[in-house]
Amino acid sequence: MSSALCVICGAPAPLKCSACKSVAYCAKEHQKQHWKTHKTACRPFEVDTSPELGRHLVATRDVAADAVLLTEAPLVAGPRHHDNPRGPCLGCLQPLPADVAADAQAMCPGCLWPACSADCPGLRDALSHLAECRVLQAGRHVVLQDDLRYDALLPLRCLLLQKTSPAKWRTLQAMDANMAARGPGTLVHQETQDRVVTYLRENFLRPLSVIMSGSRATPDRVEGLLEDCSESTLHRIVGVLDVNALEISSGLTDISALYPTAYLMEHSCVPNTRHSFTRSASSEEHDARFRITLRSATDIKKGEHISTMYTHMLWGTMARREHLLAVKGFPCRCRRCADPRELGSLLSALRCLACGAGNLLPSDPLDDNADWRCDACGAPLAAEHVIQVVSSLDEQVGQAMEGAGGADALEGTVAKLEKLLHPHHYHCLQVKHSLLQLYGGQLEMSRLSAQQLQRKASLSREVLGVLLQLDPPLARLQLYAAVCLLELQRADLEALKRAQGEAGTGTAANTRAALQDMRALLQRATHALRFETADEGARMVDAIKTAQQEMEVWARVNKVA
Ligand SMILES: C[S@@+](CC[C@H](N)C(=O)[O-])C[C@H]1O[C@@H](n2cnc3c(N)ncnc32)[C@H](O)[C@@H]1O
Repeated sequence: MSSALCVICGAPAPLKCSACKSVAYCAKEHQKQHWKTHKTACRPFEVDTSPELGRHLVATRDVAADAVLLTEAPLVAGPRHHDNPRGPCLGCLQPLPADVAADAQAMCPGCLWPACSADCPGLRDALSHLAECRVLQAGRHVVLQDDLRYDALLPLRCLLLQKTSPAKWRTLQAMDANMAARGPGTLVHQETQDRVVTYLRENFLRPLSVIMSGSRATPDRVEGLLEDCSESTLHRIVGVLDVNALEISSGLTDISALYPTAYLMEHSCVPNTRHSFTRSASSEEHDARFRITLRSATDIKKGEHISTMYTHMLWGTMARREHLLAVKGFPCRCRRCADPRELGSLLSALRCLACGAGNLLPSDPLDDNADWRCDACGAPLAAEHVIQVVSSLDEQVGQAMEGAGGADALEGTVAKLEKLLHPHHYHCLQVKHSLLQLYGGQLEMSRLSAQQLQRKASLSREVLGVLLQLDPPLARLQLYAAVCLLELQRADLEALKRAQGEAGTGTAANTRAALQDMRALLQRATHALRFETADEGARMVDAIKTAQQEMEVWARVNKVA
């Protein structure tokens, strides 16, 4: 018999909410009575466990696309895992103003770390900066030495949950850290030791411990503040962050955060959810900052797993699986990883140099050592050789993208890549996505040759087509897709203007139809960004509005509206 108690009267409760299974009732009447309050908390999923996935989320009812599955505040948020010499402000986690000279930089009056302003309300927030400020004050020399390691601050904030919120600390401790792969002797252990553990313990925790307990001082605990700051606890915290933290791109700084429920989502390279975050600047209230809203990206049937993507959707299968194994500790076996053609996109395909006609694809994408084979002539190529080719081209792509060679140089890179790779290989797509913006961007639209204009349009269509194969609901690639849609509209409008300028070309009906097609492109771009809250998304929405206005003005002036 169930030992649950009725949430209304406390009597033994044989009934459970069938949707979330998280509340119990003695009888139907009490369930009905509770629905008014429960309906906002009732989530359409439950936590299940399996040997392969550990804990994961399963839908408890059918959910239509775009439904809100969950919204919650982070347990903890802070600067992301890399050195960031310019901030963010430790109060609000917003970028520091870029136009302020280093010696005029505002700072936190307590610890002297840079801040957007000495009055930033977040600096006085007990749940974020205030506790850490006390620790940072014990090591003011790091400010004098300009040794500000922002990437050690999120682990410190996690450590301080012991004091600031024991309940959150318990939730964090229940998270997986993949410690089996992070033991002494591993590279990640050494890096964590230098980057976080020694930095925090020697600069801050040891001096603070001396202040608090004098001769009995040890950096393993700080009297009255932190029970456990041992090396092993700090290593585990960094492991928890690597495995579970979500990345938030917020303006110019990148932030990571841990969420109490969202972290339970499993990974899939074809995820069925999307998420967005409240913009940090929009609220001073701690709980409203960086709230996550998780939505269904597709219809989800009762019993289906709820998934997100832990890695980059525009990486090929080998690169995604390598990253997932190294950082998250599992070999992905999702339907995209198992498909040699990656959902028809051919994102990892090489050209077959033996027959010159086919594509080289992995014979078993779930086995890193399996040969690759041509889909036309069957010729094999060792996986090792594929890795060599792809990583040497990776370097060339990096150099080409950083170089200032402009469109001609990038066209040269594409031509070289396409000798060895399928035109939709992710290296080619990356360069093409830049190129389609260079035409009509750095290279002014009105100066493009007819051929360049056509190239802009065809690149936009080509890249968009692959994005939609990989991510039909645009759950992750919405910004990339919106760029393609916008640039296609801009190219089409320029072509239309040129055709109008040439006497006798095109009828009014054709022009109207072309304008309708362009409106549809911009509508699709706007729709793709409907849940975007990041600054990049907002800038893109503005660019789409500007393009829309320009088009409508042109249509009115030319009397074809
Ligand atoms: C963010 S946690 C998710 C919650 C975790 N399952 C737990 O019980 O704490 C990520 C970990 O879940 C497991 N996991 C997630 N997605 C997986 C997948 N597609 N295949 C295998 N393991 C997966 C891996 O152990 C991974 O390191």
